[in-house]
Amino acid sequence: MTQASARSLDVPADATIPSRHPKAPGVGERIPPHNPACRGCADVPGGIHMESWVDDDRGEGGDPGVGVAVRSRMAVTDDMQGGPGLIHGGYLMAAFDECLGSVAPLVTRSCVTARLETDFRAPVPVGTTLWLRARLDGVLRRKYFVSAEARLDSEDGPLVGTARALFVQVDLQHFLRHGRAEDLEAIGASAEQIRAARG
Ligand SMILES: CCCCCCCCCCCCCCCC(=O)SCCNC(=O)CCNC(=O)[C@H](O)C(C)(C)COP(=O)(O)OP(=O)(O)OC[C@H]1O[C@@H](n2cnc3c(N)ncnc32)[C@H](O)[C@@H]1OP(=O)(O)O
Repeated sequence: MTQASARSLDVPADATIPSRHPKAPGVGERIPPHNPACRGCADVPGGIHMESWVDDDRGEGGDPGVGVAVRSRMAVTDDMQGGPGLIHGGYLMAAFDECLGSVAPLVTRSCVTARLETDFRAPVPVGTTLWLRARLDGVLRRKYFVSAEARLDSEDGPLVGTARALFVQVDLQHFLRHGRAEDLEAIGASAEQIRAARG
């Protein structure tokens, strides 16, 4: 296998699609913030205030509830402006990252974005609402392949962007080792845990 194909976002032929974890929220339920300080999903100043729900992705002829998908909504506010009256592309990518990043935790423990590819299909005016939908396309070892689309003002509104991403499953040590200590302690990690993770 070449290096290029090993790191491709194409779903490998031997990938599987597991069901949602039994303790994950059910279809239609709101997905809670994964961190109270997250600028993606928590209600904090400077965030994009994304709201997400578990969606039903039955696939073609699939069993109800077996698929894993997320629906998200984000208001496109003045402070997201790039071009005059238009969203900055980085905010659209942040929206995709947040929506796509909510998919794998419905199946497994924490995952982080390893690769994210975005196609900007049409300009997004400020003052509108973005509706996103992401689904799990396949899992291979620690790799979660996901894809998403973004539509304007309603779930079946004009398509303004599409994205594919790879999320890699990590354990708590990832955060304990790399996160700022005061933020880890704010969510309950002890100084001893943080020291131990850092050797
Ligand atoms: C008390 C504590 C509480 C904590 C509570 C946590 C709460 C839960 C928070 C969740 C938060 C989410 C928030 C939203 C999503 C973000 O925004 S996450 C932030 C942005 N992302 C990052 O910071 C990730 C930075 N990168 C890394 O840490 C590491 O590169 C990674 C991604 C973990 C991979 O490193 P690694 O674990 O050493 O894995 P590695 O063996 O290199 O790769 C594994 C596989 O993935 C493939 N791969 C790796 N990188 C790539 C790539 N870029 N392209 C293609 N393939 C790749 C490898 O080829 C390999 O494939 P196989 O050999 O299995 O075929």
